[in-house]
Amino acid sequence: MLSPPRPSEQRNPRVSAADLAPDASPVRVTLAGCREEWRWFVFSVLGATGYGVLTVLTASVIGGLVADVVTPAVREGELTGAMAWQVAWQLGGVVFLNVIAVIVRRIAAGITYNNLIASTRRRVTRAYQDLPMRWHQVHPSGRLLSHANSDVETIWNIFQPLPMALGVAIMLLFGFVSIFLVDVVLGFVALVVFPLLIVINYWFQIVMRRRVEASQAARAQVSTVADESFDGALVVKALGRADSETARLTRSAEELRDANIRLGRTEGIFDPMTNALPTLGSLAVVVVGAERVASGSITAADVVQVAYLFSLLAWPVRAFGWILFSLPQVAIGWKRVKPILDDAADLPPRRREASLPEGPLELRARGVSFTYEDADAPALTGVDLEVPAGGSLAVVGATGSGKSTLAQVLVGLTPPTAGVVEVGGHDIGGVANREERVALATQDAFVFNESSEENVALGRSDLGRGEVDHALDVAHAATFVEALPHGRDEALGERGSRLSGGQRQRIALARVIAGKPGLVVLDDSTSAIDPAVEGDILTSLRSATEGSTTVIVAHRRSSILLADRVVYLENGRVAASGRHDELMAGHPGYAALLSAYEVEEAEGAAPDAADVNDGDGDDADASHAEAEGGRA
Ligand SMILES: Nc1ncnc2c1ncn2[C@@H]1O[C@H](COP(=O)(O)OP(=O)(O)OP(=O)(O)O)[C@@H](O)[C@H]1O
Repeated sequence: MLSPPRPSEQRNPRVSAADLAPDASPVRVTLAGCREEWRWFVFSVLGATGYGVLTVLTASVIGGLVADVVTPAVREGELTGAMAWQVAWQLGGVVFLNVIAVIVRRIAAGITYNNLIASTRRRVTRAYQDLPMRWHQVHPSGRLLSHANSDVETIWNIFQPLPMALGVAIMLLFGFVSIFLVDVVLGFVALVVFPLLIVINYWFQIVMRRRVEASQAARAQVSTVADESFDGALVVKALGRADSETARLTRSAEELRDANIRLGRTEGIFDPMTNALPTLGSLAVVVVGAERVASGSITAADVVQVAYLFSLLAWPVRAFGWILFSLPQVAIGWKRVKPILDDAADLPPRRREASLPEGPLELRARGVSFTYEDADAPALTGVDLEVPAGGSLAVVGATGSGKSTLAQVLVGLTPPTAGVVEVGGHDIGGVANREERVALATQDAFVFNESSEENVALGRSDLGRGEVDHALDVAHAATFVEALPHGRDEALGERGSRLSGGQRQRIALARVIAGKPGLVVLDDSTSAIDPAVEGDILTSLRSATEGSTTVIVAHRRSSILLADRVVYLENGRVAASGRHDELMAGHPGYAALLSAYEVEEAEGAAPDAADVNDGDGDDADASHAEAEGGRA
């Protein structure tokens, strides 16, 4: 259950919070945070200690100055320059040092807090990268966003008041010692008041834990619904579903509001109680102190001094309140974030040792099956296929027949539940340079809000400008990119919103071309491109990528004809394979599907298996029934 450690963690396995279980106590998580950022944390505690000591010292200095300077000056009716200097340098010196201590505390605490957030966020986002598509398919992206943002911050928020609280703890200690030195009975009054405060804080911690948990869950829900809603804005608007979508968002926003109101109400009850307790303590000091003065045990000045110390301690007590408020949040944030790190750590160790060579790669799938989590029927069953190096294969099938699933399995993004995919003679799961040598382009071409150059290179520093430009040319993207006001340097908008669907697909194809992969899988990635241009791009793609092996998931006859061979899928099984003309002549289901595509292409919808019930009625009907069952 350990997360993959960073090199520094390997040297000292105790430094990381990642070893703790999701239900680890908040104190343990906090201590792990202290260890992880111990250098800056020590600085912040030194600053806080300085602040605590110097604040108490300020009181003594003021007392000393009143006795040594102010009282003689008042008595003699004159304040000499030397006296004024003494006040200035003593008081100014202590205040100056206190300011330095506060600056050190704040800066070091800020760095500790932000470093912890950054390292945990790095681990979470790394886990997102490592976790397979299967995992992502069952975790909504809005929720993942909320885990990486607010939940990570929730874990470490305690580090904002923590150094301060440690500093005031020292103040508190000094205060207690001073009170006991003045009078033991009044010291016992303090010993009753402050534990009482701790009991109330403990009760608060228990109540708050539930409230904070509910609020965090409601926040994550709002984030999930909002993310989905913004993503589907076009559909919502086009179908006039704005009202129902607003109602859905309103519902989760109201749940968040209610959860936060409950949270605020509890906090509202707690706050006056912590404020009132030290005041009640001061009252107790006055009452008990009056008795002690009457019995001659202490002087009135002693009572005033202790009452003053009680008021000094009132503020530190609030700082402990913040700490106790943050403690339940630590546990809640950790409980939400740690399972993600564990999911990534529980992945079987990658034995990615094989290295794929340059040039086209042979592709072979043997007995490949795949079943989605929670699905009743497998999406792929016993798929066998073979594409020689430099060859091409079209994958054809009705909606839901398993084409996209097969595409993801072939490129190694989704490990098969049975069988094996071999690329260049190696099991794709064991290939170290898979990302460089194998590429997938999908119908939903994702474009980042960066320049076209950056979108094509996608962080690959080995790609020169010339290679990027060439890829844009081959993908027929150069013309529209040049037409942008700042040409190739122009940002393409969020998710490529400044481009049409076909233009986005061309950028995505340029990305594939620039990488010169040995195996390219195109999952309907040219669907929005004009058929004539598509043919041109695919032909250029094969020569531009030095004849890489190509798998094309295609609907159009023109795209299918570009491939050497065709695999026809029905309900996740290979129903037929061979050359296009062989399948047209020998498999009525295939021929019917292609005609149905051509009829329906104008309407922009892919046909279902039922639509291709032509000449092979029983087979198609059975397929449809199975497909319906499989998708249930
Ligand atoms: N994330 C998922 N969870 C559960 N089942 C899924 C998931 N994705 C796809 N499926 C199911 O797996 C089967 C194959 O889906 P797949 O997307 O591979 O079909 P496809 O042939 O690519 O369809 P299309 O042509 O519509 O893109 C379908 O029955 C589908 O409902």
